[in-house]
Amino acid sequence: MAPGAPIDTFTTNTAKLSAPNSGYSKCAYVTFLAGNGDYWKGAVGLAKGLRKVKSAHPLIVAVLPDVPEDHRNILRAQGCLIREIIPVYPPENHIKFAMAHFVINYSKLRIWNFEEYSRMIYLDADIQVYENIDHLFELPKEYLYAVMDCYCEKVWSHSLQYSIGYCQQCPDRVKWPVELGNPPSLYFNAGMFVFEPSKLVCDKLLETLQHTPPTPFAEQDFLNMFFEKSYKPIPVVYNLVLAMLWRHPENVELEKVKVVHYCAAGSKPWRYTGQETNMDREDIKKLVAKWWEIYNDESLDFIKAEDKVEIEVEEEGFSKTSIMAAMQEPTMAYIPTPSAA
Ligand SMILES: O=c1ccn([C@@H]2O[C@H](COP(=O)(O)OP(=O)(O)O[C@H]3O[C@H](CO)[C@H](O)[C@H](O)[C@H]3O)[C@@H](O)[C@H]2O)c(=O)[nH]1
Ligand SMILES: O[C@H]1[C@H](O)[C@@H](O)[C@H](O)[C@@H](O)[C@H]1O
Repeated sequence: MAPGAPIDTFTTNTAKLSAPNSGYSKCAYVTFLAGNGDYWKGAVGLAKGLRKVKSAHPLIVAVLPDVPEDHRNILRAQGCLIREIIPVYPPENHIKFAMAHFVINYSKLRIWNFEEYSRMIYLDADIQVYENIDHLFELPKEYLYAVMDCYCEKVWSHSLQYSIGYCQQCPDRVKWPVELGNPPSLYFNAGMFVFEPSKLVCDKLLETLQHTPPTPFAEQDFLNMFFEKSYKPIPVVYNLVLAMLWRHPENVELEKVKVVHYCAAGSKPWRYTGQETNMDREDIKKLVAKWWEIYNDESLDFIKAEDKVEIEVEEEGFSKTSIMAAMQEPTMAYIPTPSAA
């Protein structure tokens, strides 16, 4: 099968995806929050978005110790369940190596410990859910499900894929050169994935990390290596990485998209200025406005305005998390992406 081709039953046909599979007694969404910056706004938006689409499951926020109490309270007031996690410090060579702002994301690995849930859907705080995706909890067991990434943006310039113009989203445009052997394994964006918590797997992840070569996309590269054999792609509608809009418009039907990932540079709605590359596009402006509509909709608040005790939040903007600040700055250039990338 061509590397970019959809895998077996996973089509954009929701009816197929929602075929009851059972066995998952307790499901939840989970996001990750670090530092005293402004990502809490994304988590608030996400909590309200999930409420708008009437999800039947709670949103757990896995927070690092450096998330201030006032941010936690805002999230509690939005109905989120706060779970503090211990930071994951990767080996020192990773800290020097991964893109600096991604190092903190290794801590995400701790969500595999949340064994009180039989199945979870992880969503980055810069993701918004525009249609109910609860049916993903029913996907067949024992796989990790996520959406395939795109290699066309400059952040991928360290990779062989980028340098030859190959992308798994359109594997026929520039074919993988035969002399390089098999094309790379399918690679997912780790901003959204469906998984089964297991302490055993968590321990294995943390242990494996200790002897895994460092890579630029931190835990995303690592998870791709770890789950290489059990990864199943799901349609792009479940995690639209915005660059898909200008890199692979033929693969996107925007009106069908259920989950938008505001990960392109300059696209975080709460920081959006429209000035960065590609950010003045009409589709982007609409998606940013759509996010704000939910964020500002008081009817979606868990605790309604009249019952609210005023919570003061100091505007600190985007700041390095204090945990990251304690880590060493990267000192060397990127190495090639892992074999799975
Ligand atoms: O200071 C921070 C940085 C990150 N985050 C959390 O970590 C998530 C991921 O960070 P980014 O949004 O900066 O990452 P991107 O979406 O740009 O990058 C992608 O690559 C990353 C590699 O580390 C992760 O895999 C991430 O999930 C994936 O979407 C955020 O959404 C947020 O939930 C914070 O809370 N505070
Ligand atoms: O996997 C990466 C990562 O998520 C980056 O943050 C994003 O900007 C890229 O588009 C994506 O390919």
